[in-house]
This record gives sequence, structure tokens and C-alpha cells, in this order.
Amino acid sequence: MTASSAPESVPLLDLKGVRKSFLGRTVLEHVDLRVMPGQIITLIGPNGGGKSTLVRIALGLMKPDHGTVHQAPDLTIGYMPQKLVIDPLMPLPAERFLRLRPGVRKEEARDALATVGIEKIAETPVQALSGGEFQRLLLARALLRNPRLLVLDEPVQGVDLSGQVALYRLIGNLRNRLGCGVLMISHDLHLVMSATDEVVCLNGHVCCSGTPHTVKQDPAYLRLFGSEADALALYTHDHTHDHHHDHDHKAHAHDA
Ligand SMILES: Nc1ncnc2c1ncn2[C@@H]1O[C@H](COP(=O)(O)OP(=O)(O)OP(=O)(O)O)[C@@H](O)[C@H]1O
Repeated sequence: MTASSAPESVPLLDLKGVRKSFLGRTVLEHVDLRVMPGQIITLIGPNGGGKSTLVRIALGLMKPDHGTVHQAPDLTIGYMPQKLVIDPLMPLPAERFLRLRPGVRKEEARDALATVGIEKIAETPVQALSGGEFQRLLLARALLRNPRLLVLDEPVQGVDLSGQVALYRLIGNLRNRLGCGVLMISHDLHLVMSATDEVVCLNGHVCCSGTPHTVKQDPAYLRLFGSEADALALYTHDHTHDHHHDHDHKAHAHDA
């Protein structure tokens, strides 16, 4: 068997030349996107840049006007939506929430809660969960079908900074443990850069893509995210140096 025919080298998702217009306005053009098993890919880009549209097309929920969308055969996808409205008046314990999906057994729900580290809140009403706990619950729900691909739409929204770090770490650990691919959308430029293998910067078309390190230096990325990118350069400064001098380093960079 050649390397190219080994199962692990078959893309989970492979989109080529995708174009999509709404009411005569093109919002995606010439977009290629590939997600391999075990790979974390993050879509970033300005508001209206087409990230959600591309994810909908990748999930098969929407057809592109042009281009091709291939999913690996029998691909199971776990999807974590950006928003989920839950009736504030209906008391709904976290475990029960997971079991709203037909066929989910109690043990499966408990296992999923444990996998994302929130087994203690199994009986807590969903409405009472903290931002971080709620996002973990959505992640637990996405894990229920043992997906080979996780699609996460802004997984750290509504979560405080330390919670965001922990969530990205959890996503990385899940990838390592389950070997699944991960496609996520993020608005956070800082933390996500250390949590992803590859970044795709989308603004109607793919402006740039590659490792976080490459993208951070790409002129197209810098044009789009200018000042935020400057802050990022400071934030992710080279960690090989001695931190006793860190203060000087930052002060100097601010003066520049
Ligand atoms: N069903 C639709 N009908 C008409 N226009 C749409 C539809 N869905 C999306 N759009 C438009 O397509 C463009 C891309 O939207 P999309 O939601 O994909 O962007 P996004 O990058 O996810 O944005 P954000 O970061 O704000 O979530 C936007 O201008 C949006 O108004």
C-alpha cells in the first residue's frame, strides 16, 4: 500500500474551488479547504468573511454554486454550534440535555461529561452553568457519536481567559486521544494561534493559510488584522529568551 492510499492520509474533508453567492453577492470564491485526520484547522477572518458559510457548505448543509465538496466515506461529524437557545423556564439537567438526542444512554452521557471534565455538574440545570461549563457541555454533545471530525463554531465564546486556555487545551487533548480532525472557527487571534496546526484566513477568499507561525508573518494577514497582529507579535514573543529581561523586551517594543 502506498503512503497516499493509507487510510490516515485520506482527507476527512476536501473542498475545492468553492464559490457561493447570496442575492447576486459573492461571499466565497476559489476556496479550497482540506482537513486531515488528527489535524486542527482554524478558520479566522473578519466579520462577514464567509467562515460560517464555508462551514455550512463543508457540513453539507448548503450547496456551493461552484466547486466540489468531498467528505471521507462514512464520516461521522460532531458539531458544536455557535449558539443554542434553551428554554429558560424548563429545568434541564446537563445529563438530560445530552440524552435529548435519541438513543443516547445514561452511561454514554456520563462518559461524555467526564471526557470534557464536567461530570460533577451532571444534575445541574443547563441554565445555571457557567460559560465554560456550558461550552464543555456543547463539546460533550458533539462527542456523543464518536466523531472522526469535530466542527466547532467559536468554541471559547463567553468564556473567561483562563477558561479559554483550558478549553483550547482540552480540544488539543481530545484530538490526541481520539485522533479526530478538528475544524474550528475562531475570533480570538491570540490563544488560537497556539492551539491549532493550521490557520486559514478567510475574507471571501483564502487570504493566506499555513502554520500559525507562517500566517502571522503573511502580509495579507497583517493587512487584515494590523494592530491586533502587532499585539499578537508581542503576546507570542519568542519564548527562548530569559524572562528576567522580558520587561525590557516589552517596554522596548512599545517604544518602537
Ligand atoms: N442565507 C443568507 N442569505 C443572504 N446572505 C447571507 C446568508 N448567509 C450569509 N450571508 C452573507 O454572507 C456573508 C458571509 O457570512 P458568514 O456568516 O459566512 O460570515 P462569517 O465570516 O461567519 O461572519 P462572522 O464572523 O460575523 O460570524 C455575510 O455578508 C452574510 O450577510
